[in-house]
Amino acid sequence: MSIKVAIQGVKGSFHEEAAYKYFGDEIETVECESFKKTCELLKQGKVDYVVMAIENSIAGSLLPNYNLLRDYRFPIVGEVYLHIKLHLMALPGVALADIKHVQSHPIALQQCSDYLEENPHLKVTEAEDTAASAQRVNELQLRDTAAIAPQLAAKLYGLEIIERRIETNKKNYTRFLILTDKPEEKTKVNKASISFQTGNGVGSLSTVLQCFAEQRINLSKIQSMPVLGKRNEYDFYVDVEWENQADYDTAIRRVLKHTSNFNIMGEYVKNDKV
Ligand SMILES: O=C(O)C(=O)C[C@]1(C(=O)O)C=C[C@@H](O)C=C1
Repeated sequence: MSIKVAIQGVKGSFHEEAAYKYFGDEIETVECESFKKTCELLKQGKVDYVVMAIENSIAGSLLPNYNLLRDYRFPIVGEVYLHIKLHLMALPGVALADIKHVQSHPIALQQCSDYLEENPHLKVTEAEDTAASAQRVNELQLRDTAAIAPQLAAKLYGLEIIERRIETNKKNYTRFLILTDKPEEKTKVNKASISFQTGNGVGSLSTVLQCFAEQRINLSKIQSMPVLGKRNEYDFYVDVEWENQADYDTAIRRVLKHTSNFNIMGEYVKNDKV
């Protein structure tokens, strides 16, 4: 039986591409209309893993997903990066001059802002995800509408690419997390995602970060989210990387003394190849 992986969006979306990149082609992807739905399916045991976008190099962090990580507390067992390449696609035989409307995911539209500004006659509509817009163009046989989506979506929904690589910044990357509720023991981990709170006092966060620096632990990301109902209090989410496991263990022991609600959300193998 193949591994089931919940993705936000429909087949052909970047989430599906990320799932294939991490697990290989032999998996079964399960389409979900929201990130919350992906977590619900994992909670109900209907899937084995969730693939969840957490940050894009242009649009920044997907903040609501930090709340899902906090609420569901599924261990993070891996990560995968994708180079986001966006194409304008339409039904076969449709020419650029025939197109009056463009649909895509809001983040993808934002990533193509220069192209859309250069083509002000194109009326823009937001869709649930990139691939869903390609699917709609096909299902409704829209001859005046193009989708902005990945190549995989063009193939799946029988569309032709009219303009390639229309994203404004070609260095466009999204990081995805891999979540499961049945983590396996990994022997050679070198990265962790951690959350904690500190008091609202002089130097309280810097004391924590100093514990990592002193042990030569590299901080690759830090994100704060307000603690619900508590003014000026924050949950801090940090990603750290290390070469020597003992350095990491020492740093964690020290950090524990200066934090509350400390949680190791996951320890995994760094995988930042694109
Ligand atoms: O629309 C898709 O294809 C998605 O997988 C969603 C999503 C996102 O959530 O940011 C994923 C990567 C890209 O940055 C744009 C959109």
